[in-house]
Amino acid sequence: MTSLMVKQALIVPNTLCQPIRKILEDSKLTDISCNLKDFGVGKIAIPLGNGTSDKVDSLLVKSNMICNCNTDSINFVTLKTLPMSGYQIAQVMFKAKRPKPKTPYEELVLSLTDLAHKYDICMTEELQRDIPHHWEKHGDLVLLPPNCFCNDTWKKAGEELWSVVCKCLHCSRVARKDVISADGFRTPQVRLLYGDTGWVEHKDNRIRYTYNITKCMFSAGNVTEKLRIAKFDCSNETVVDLYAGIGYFTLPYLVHAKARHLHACEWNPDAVEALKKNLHLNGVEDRCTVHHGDNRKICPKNVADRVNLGLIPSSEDGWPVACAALKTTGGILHVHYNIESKIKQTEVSDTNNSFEGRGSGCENEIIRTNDSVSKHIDRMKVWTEWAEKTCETLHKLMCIAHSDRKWTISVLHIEHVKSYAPHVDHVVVDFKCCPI
Ligand SMILES: C[S@+](CC[C@H](N)C(=O)[O-])C[C@H]1O[C@@H](n2cnc3c(N)ncnc32)[C@H](O)[C@@H]1O
Repeated sequence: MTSLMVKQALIVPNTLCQPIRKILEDSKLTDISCNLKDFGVGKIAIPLGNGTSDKVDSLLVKSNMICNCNTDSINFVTLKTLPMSGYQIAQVMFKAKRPKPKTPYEELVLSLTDLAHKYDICMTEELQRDIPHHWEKHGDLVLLPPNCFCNDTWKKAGEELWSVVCKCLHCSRVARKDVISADGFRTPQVRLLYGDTGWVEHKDNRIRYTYNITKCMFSAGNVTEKLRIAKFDCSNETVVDLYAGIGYFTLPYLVHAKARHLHACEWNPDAVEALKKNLHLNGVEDRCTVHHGDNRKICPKNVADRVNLGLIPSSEDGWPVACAALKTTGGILHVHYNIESKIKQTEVSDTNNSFEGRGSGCENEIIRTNDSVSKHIDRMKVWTEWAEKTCETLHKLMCIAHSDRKWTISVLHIEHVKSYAPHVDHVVVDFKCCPI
């Protein structure tokens, strides 16, 4: 809301306004909370600080700014004429300057307060709480958190609400998040509030990803794992991605790790649509076969040197499928899992949490290679125990899937991706499956 206030002002001809204002401002004699007022007849009012008129008078004389203008035709209350310089001091109604917002949130609050004023909406505390403090930017689309702009009062402003939001947040589309649904597709439940399409594009480590934000999720938290994959050399390998989604891991395997061929399994039709677009956008579709359906039914067998199982909280349903997908010469399984540890997460940091392991059969010895790991030993012990136990399970599954051979399963590496929740870590364990 713009407030009005009555102030003492110096009346000057507009040809001299800028030099006089500069002289007064340099000596801190103006009131900077108000804008200048233009009377539209060649005269401008410069707001003055309280009790400054004597200083203004002597400063103007010192600066050779003597008045020779006439202000008779202007309708304001003249208080006095300055005795030495001859300028008039008058009482003028000024618009207070809008405070300069320091953050995008402040900008949003100020602009919405103006909007509320325009539509006769009372900006109550409740309404202020409905304004989001944070949001995600996806190109020209802003994704708001849940529970904002839910108050029906905003409806009075109609579509103008969203144009104000777009102007403040420098975007042209607005969507709002809800919780990720527990359905197998991990549907994000995002609602488009303003704009005509939910398709967005991300660039990540020189890979382009496009997807419909209202239908698929983008796992920004998996970035460490995507970077790790990008460093693999898979140029002589066939890879299976059991939970391909829009291609979070499929694309780094193809673009950076240069997989010779990749089989991507995905059952969500919206994710498959985005995956196909992404393969095309990155020019790798000729090295990828997309298998649309439940991986337990459609995943090819006996083809892979490496299988990626990127599903959390657990990819356990896919372990028998992954074992069957490996060639009879064996290979590597990258198993994602949310491991719960009973120790307090606040006592540990999340950096450099990867370490190498070695094992034979199901008796694995884990060797720590990173000094910082010693600080996190309790949590890592839990991950190691889980990995060792899983070796036994995978051993059984490999013996079922490839019954003509005997197998050893060992832990090659444990990678901490992120803390998922208090006491829960998303880790990736690399298991090597070798025929004896
Ligand atoms: C890629 S997202 C997970 C990405 C990331 N690892 C995360 O957890 O945030 C998992 C994908 O697997 C798909 N999916 C889950 N179970 C599946 C199954 N049995 N067969 C095929 N796709 C499946 C989901 O539709 C989803 O797109």
